[in-house]
Amino acid sequence: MGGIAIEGLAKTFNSTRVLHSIDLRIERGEFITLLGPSGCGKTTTLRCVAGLETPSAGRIRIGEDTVVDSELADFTPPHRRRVGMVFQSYAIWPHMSARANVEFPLRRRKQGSRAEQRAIAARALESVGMSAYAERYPHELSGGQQQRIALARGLVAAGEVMLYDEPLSNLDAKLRVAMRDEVRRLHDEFGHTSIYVTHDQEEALAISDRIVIMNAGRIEQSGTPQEIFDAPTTRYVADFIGFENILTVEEASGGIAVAGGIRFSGLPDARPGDALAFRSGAVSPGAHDDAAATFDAPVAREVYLGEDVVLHLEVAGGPGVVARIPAQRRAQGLPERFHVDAADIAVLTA
Ligand SMILES: Nc1ncnc2c1ncn2[C@@H]1O[C@H](COP(=O)(O)OP(=O)(O)OP(=O)(O)O)[C@@H](O)[C@H]1O
Repeated sequence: MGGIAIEGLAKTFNSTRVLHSIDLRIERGEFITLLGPSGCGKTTTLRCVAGLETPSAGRIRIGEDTVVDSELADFTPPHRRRVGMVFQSYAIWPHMSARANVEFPLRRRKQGSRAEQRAIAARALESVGMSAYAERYPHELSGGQQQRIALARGLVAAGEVMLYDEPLSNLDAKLRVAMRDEVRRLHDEFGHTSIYVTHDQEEALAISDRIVIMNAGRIEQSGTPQEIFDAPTTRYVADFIGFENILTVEEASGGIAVAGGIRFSGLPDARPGDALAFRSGAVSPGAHDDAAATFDAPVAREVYLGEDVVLHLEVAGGPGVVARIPAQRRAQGLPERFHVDAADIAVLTA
């Protein structure tokens, strides 16, 4: 079977429910990301898989093994689950060399001979480009290098499963991008099944096979990065993933919908109470014959962002619309008319 199965996972801290019956299946070899704002329960879910937290209800299977089943009071301790875990805070031992840190999970498990442990650790250090630093202690390493050591230690601890809890949050922007590519490369190279926690949507889009968006202890939507980015199904996801325009449908019939004071056509699925969501970049200057909506709107405020300019448009009978147009286009004068194509609109059911 392989992979990870989470069934009916619930967790209560001091009578506050932070996870409500999470069901999630992660295929063998899949890289999934739990994405959501602070406090939505991502870390708690991950810690339940790792065995660092005991669920209040539910069952978790890793590969063929049921590692926790609250009904049967079954609980496999963390070091027996054969998962590698990488934390935001690195969590490597300050009194051990890089090599000793990486060997630690093998020694603790008494896995293999000393020579075998050395060979496995050496391979992991090489995979993360840290062979030359093996004898150094954590205080002699930069933050990025320490995180590579933590990554190498995770790799040797992992049977098949790697768990990442915001592992790149302490690194500067450039290093984050380089390291996230590396995390994904290692996942593919080692053939792991990975769960990655972040609140950074770009990181989630870049690294994942599938993104699971969480909201207040529940799964709100799950899909490929492209599905999540292009086709959110709820207001919460649309808002979180950066759809600046979310307009409530006031009237709808025969494919025509009125939302935010604008008349849209070609939207047969829209019903009153639904919302139409589109990104600021989907609002283009000028009219277009095939557009779902063309409207005139004065600019109330503009924000210069270098390549683009963000325009806040006033629309009578609605909350307004945010447009993002190239700065070059703006330089030709403020547009007065705008359009949105149907292909760029997600209809969010009420
Ligand atoms: N040990 C604990 N005792 C009490 N409450 C806790 C404990 N751990 C987590 N919580 C609460 O559970 C909720 C979910 O926390 P969790 O850390 O899973 O969220 P998260 O989505 O990972 O957030 P973040 O991105 O900030 O880490 C929060 O409201 C948090 O305060």
